[in-house]
Amino acid sequence: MPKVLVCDPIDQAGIDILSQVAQVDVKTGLPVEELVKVVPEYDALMIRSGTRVTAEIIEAGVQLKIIGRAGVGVDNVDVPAATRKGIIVVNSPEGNTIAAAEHALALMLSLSRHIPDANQSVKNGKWERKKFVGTEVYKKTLGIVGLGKIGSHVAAAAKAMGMKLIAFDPFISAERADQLGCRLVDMDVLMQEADYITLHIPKTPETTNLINAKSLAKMKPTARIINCARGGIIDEAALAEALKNGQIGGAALDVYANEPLGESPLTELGKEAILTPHLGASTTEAQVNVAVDVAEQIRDVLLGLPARSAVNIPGLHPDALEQLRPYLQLAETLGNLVSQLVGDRVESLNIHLQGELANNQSQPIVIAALKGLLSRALRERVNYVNASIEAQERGIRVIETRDASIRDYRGSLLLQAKGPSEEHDVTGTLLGDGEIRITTVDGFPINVPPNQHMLFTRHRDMPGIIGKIGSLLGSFNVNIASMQVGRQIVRGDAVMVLTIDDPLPEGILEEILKVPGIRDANTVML
Ligand SMILES: NC(=O)c1ccc[n+]([C@@H]2O[C@H](COP(=O)([O-])OP(=O)(O)OC[C@H]3O[C@@H](n4cnc5c(N)ncnc54)[C@H](O)[C@@H]3O)[C@@H](O)[C@H]2O)c1
Ligand SMILES: O=C(O)[C@H](O)COP(=O)(O)O
Repeated sequence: MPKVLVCDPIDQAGIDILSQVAQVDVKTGLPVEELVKVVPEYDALMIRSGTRVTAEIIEAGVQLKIIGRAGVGVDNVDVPAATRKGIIVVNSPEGNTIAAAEHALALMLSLSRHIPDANQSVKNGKWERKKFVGTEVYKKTLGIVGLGKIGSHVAAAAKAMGMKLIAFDPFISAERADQLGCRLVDMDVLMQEADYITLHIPKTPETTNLINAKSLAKMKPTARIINCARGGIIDEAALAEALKNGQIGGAALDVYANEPLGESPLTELGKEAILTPHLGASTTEAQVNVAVDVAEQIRDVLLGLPARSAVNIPGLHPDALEQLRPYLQLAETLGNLVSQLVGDRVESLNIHLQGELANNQSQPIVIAALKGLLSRALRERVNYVNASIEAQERGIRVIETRDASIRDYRGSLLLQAKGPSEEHDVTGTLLGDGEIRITTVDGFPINVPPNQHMLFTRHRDMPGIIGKIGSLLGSFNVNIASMQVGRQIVRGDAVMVLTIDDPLPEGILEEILKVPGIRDANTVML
């Protein structure tokens, strides 16, 4: 049974899903050196933001197949190191969107009405109504930095509260911003015009210290800033200074450059600063969402199925993935088959998406074909994560074409592989029930399902040849499950495809090649 290590507090709903297919150990708060020691025995890790999965941990994780982040941000995982080792990294891109957006809004309103300090004052036995006079957000300008999932939800709610919206996000269109009721502006204008600024961007080299002494100096003296995205986007020392000097009106932070925050000039500030301990995703609903979302993906990957939100393989919407899943299996099977027919190193692979398949997103299909192609050499070392890199490193030329007009089947996939001495092609399709059919081999029409053990021959179409192969296999005690011949012209060249119950015994292939009229023979294991 595979083993999953849960390193951070995860909702029980996720653990229940994992327990159906794996032994689940929950060990939270392990220091790095401890994690390095225990990780070799695990097939999967499940984490939140509390665990840093370093290159050292990934290197030690010799069995690791997947790292599941029950949340959005994967900045605590060394994703390039995981990719190099073929480890899938998955997250839950939408599970805590609402929770984070609502937390940002809660912080904005708390800043406006001094709620945390007012609460503390009453609890201290005081009644300081004058001290806590607030301001309204109605008709104020909210500057949203990052109009993605969370930023968009914040925009919708703020609009409903009567706020004017401006946004900075170089990666979204003016139409999208328009739909959300936002005016797109550049960062300088946003800093100058906004009464409230809320950050909803990832932490990247470009966004690190995006808010610094220089940009804070552009804010109105009454303006307030909220960071519920990632620590390090705001220069904390510069922010503390701006708040202390009354240069800006206030700040509310949920995330910090170093977590837990510990000693910081921010903790010495008064009601102008509100600090929460990374609570954006901490709602009952979000925790169930992310735990279930990520546990299901870990379960699927451990069962050999693709993950729907992998960050280091092409992302596909779950519905699109569901639709494509049988085609990925088809591509992988054909890739594996054609590589065995070539027998040698494959130098180039042409991938033709035909019929309705031509209208699909091709990247996952290409990756699946490469995974199948390389599985002969790399076995379980190759997967959806590293197949492209491995193919590139082996110098395999990959060409992709599509032709929606080919209508032999609803959708079919043709792979043509070229090695130093041989060239082969195979086509396959899916039947209505999703079953795979191999429909051509080297251009000859056939109709066979893939089988674990198969024999392919190329021969001259002449009387007696099929019988001879049948008797030869019989004399070696090989049971034939099915046999088919594909030919284009009578007494011309033909292919024969046999599915057999067991692997071919040693020496039989040489005997087959001696049969008059047989030009070539290959055994294939799928
Ligand atoms: N505090 C929490 O507990 C919590 C919870 C969930 C998410 N988050 C964080 O919130 C952030 C946003 O999450 P999301 O789900 O909305 O992500 P998202 O990917 O849906 O949106 C991010 C947006 O930022 C934009 N962007 C990227 N680089 C930018 C740049 N340099 N300048 C301006 N815009 C830029 C992108 O175009 C995108 O629209 C992430 O950092 C995530 O980790 C925090
Ligand atoms: O990126 C995220 O999803 C949030 O920062 C939440 O982090 P958490 O799972 O540690 O609460």
